[in-house]
Amino acid sequence: MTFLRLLALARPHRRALLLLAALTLAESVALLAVPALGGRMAASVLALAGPSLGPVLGLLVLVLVALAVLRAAQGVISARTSLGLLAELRMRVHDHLQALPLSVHQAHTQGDLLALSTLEIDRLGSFLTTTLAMLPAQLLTAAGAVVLMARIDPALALVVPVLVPAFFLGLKVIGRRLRALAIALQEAEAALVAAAAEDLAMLPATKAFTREEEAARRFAGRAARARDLAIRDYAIQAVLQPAVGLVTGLGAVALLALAGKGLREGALTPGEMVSFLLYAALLTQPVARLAQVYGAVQSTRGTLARLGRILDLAPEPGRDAPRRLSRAQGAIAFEEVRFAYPGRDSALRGLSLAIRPGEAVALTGPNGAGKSTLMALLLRLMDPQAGIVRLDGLDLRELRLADLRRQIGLVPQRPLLFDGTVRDNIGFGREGATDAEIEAAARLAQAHDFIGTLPEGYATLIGEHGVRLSGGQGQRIALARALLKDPPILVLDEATSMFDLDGESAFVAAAATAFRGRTVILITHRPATLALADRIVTLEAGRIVAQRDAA
Ligand SMILES: Nc1ncnc2c1ncn2[C@@H]1O[C@H](COP(=O)(O)OP(=O)(O)OP(=O)(O)O)[C@@H](O)[C@H]1O
Repeated sequence: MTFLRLLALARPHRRALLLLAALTLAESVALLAVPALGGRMAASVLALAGPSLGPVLGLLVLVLVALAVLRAAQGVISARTSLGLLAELRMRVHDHLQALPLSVHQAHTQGDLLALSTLEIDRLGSFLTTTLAMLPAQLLTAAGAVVLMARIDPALALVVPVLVPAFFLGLKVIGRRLRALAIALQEAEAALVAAAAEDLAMLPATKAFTREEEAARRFAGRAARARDLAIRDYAIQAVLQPAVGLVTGLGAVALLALAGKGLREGALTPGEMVSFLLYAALLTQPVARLAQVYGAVQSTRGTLARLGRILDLAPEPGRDAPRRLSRAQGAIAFEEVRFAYPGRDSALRGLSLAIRPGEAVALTGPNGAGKSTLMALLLRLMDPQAGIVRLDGLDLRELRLADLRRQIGLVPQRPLLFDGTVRDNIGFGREGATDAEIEAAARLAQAHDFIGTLPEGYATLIGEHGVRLSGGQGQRIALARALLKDPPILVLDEATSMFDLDGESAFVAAAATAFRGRTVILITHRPATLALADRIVTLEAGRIVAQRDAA
């Protein structure tokens, strides 16, 4: 992503930007009027006669009031615009992360993406609201000051345009180092956020294996790297700013000397000299800030590059596919399907399997045989490298992704629960489900009874990832959620692996109701659950090695 692309994002704020440009222009004009008025005032004071001071003073006060009003309006509008832009960018990054294929998420750590959508965007925000918002006014004023100085004394004013390129060249040399440093610093800070996120997620295991010291050491190493890079960054800036200040100061002294000489030789009137020096003072402020602005621009370029790398990744395919499907019959076919995860051996090696509507098929086989991968292909979490997956005879790639996923109720191996109530977690299965429907699903999933023993029943908060539930209870909630969805296809991936024996047999008894009218795929090693299937298919190393109809 470049600054141009950032600007393109600002297109909806065109009107506010135009208004800002007009205010900026007005501010610069007002600011540039001050030295002119100052010069006239000096002229009348020094002449001790001539035009009276009153009107000039009145004008000066008027200009100062106008400046204050313009700056206030500018501040409010620019904050509103840049913060609005920032919020849009935040939402865009969030939505884009949601739309990216799971493979992208698996290629990054969560902390990395977290740092991107928080830390990096905050950095961009401070750049937009401070540096960028002030830059146009300062540049405009500086340019105006040079032009007006040239009108007073072209030869004297030449000193300024000569100094500026030399200045810029120096900054460019230092800027290259500053940019590399800014990128390294941002990466170190992102790594720090990633480590903090992982340490928190790993905490139960860290405690159980008493690895706190190692976690602390690892974190301290990353914190030290971020600190060292930040110190180097600050050190460069700390030297750069006074250096720029010194050069600017020397330039001002030179101008003062030259202007003084001009005055003595009669080339300048006293009023002109005062105006000239006031313009020079107007110039020094933006020039002195140049180093800081340069640093901020370099660091923002790094942020934009990293944001761009993620925003440029293509979202999941099929989101706009034309073929719609309201409710599937539930016929599933895998035809000569091949799939390998990046950098891995094939997980599926030319696998073919046809499942009839309403059939219950159990997939079994050793760990790593490819069962979950096959289900991920059915949900189109990824596409096979060869072969076709069909639903009701349609190639999944033709189907609109959301329509496909609406057909499937998945209970994954590891239930994904969020920090909310039991009711909300089950209700996640279908928008707008009533309490009675949620309770009916919970009964089918053998969850209703244990929910009754929780302190607040269905209103009990279960904590992040359901940490306040047992493993089996979490699974029952996840099963209830999938049943509530009432999908034509149900995929249970080891969904009852943590159920106690009573719970499992109760579910087996309830399964006839839960499975009625649906195609069901059960991934399981448990005999009681296998007994629910019409057919048992055994996978091994990405192939089907045995199939038999259940007795
Ligand atoms: N995200 C991934 N990236 C790389 N390789 C993966 C990924 N997920 C699974 N695999 C690999 O793909 C193969 C098939 O895994 P899969 O999860 O489909 O097996 P499974 O039959 O469901 O096993 P289990 O019975 O343990 O659940 C394994 O060798 C596994 O290591």
